[in-house]
Amino acid sequence: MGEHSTSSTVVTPASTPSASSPPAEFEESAEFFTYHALGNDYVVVDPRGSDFTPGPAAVRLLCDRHFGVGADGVLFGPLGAPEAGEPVRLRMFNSDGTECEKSGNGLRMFALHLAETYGEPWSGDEEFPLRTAAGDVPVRILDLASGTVQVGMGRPEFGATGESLDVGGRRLAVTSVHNGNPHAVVPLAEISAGLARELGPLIAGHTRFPGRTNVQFLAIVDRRTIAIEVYERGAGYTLASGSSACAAAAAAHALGLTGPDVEVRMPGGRIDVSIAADGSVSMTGTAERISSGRFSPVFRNKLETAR
Ligand SMILES: N[C@@H](CCC[C@H](N)C(=O)O)C(=O)O
Repeated sequence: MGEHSTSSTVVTPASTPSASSPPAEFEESAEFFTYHALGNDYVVVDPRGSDFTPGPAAVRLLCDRHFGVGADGVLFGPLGAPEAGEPVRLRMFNSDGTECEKSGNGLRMFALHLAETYGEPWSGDEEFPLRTAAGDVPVRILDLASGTVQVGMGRPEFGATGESLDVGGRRLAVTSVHNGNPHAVVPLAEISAGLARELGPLIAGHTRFPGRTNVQFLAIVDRRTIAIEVYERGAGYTLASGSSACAAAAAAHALGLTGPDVEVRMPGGRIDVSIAADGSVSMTGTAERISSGRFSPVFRNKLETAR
């Protein structure tokens, strides 16, 4: 799986994903779906079940854990014209309403959404592309029953390696990685959720990163295993992040701390990351549908008028 590439095995459906495959009755009337990938949760707003287009304020309301559905972000799709042979497009949003280029967990959840909602060809075991703001990303459902999906995350670009930053009274060595979205990887002897919550926002919003950044606190377990705690740009502390797992694995490998195949442990679960000889990264992990439903008329009106 190469960067922003599609391969000869890519499936692009000749017709609109059909509701004749496996959708259950309740799914046919669903306006939204909720998914999680290792505890990183998203609301899928599917325009084929709803004419609602989420703007930033509506995304914030949807993601609100007290006044909305509650999530780390929103996935909006399928968009585009798959019936005309184009890859399915999706837009991805953080819980603060900002749109992000790419979410690794989001891609696994969305691939599963296509397979579970529309069936073939999405539910088969062939690779297909998803079009994101960061380019086309190849995905493959390895096992539908367990929700196991492989994603080609491309060849990351490295910025400064081990750059010294003074943050929260500590001097940290930060390695910048871009794999569609920006990451700052901080290797440490010990990591914790508390540390990520405390230092994460200071690094994410540091003047060194004018466009803000996702932050990974990285501990090396052994040459085949790393652990990370994640503070996401636009979403805060999360239990897992796919693009973060890939960025941290790429940084650990580039720093000579691990081999090319690593298990990335996060509080929400594990992702397996492989780095090919040409530097391109692929990840494998699970995702799961939690629910599908309809907005109440009152809430729907709030979403439509959210400013
Ligand atoms: N949870 C995601 C990352 C989502 C995007 C990120 N917060 C950003 O703004 O770049 C993942 O699994 O990759």
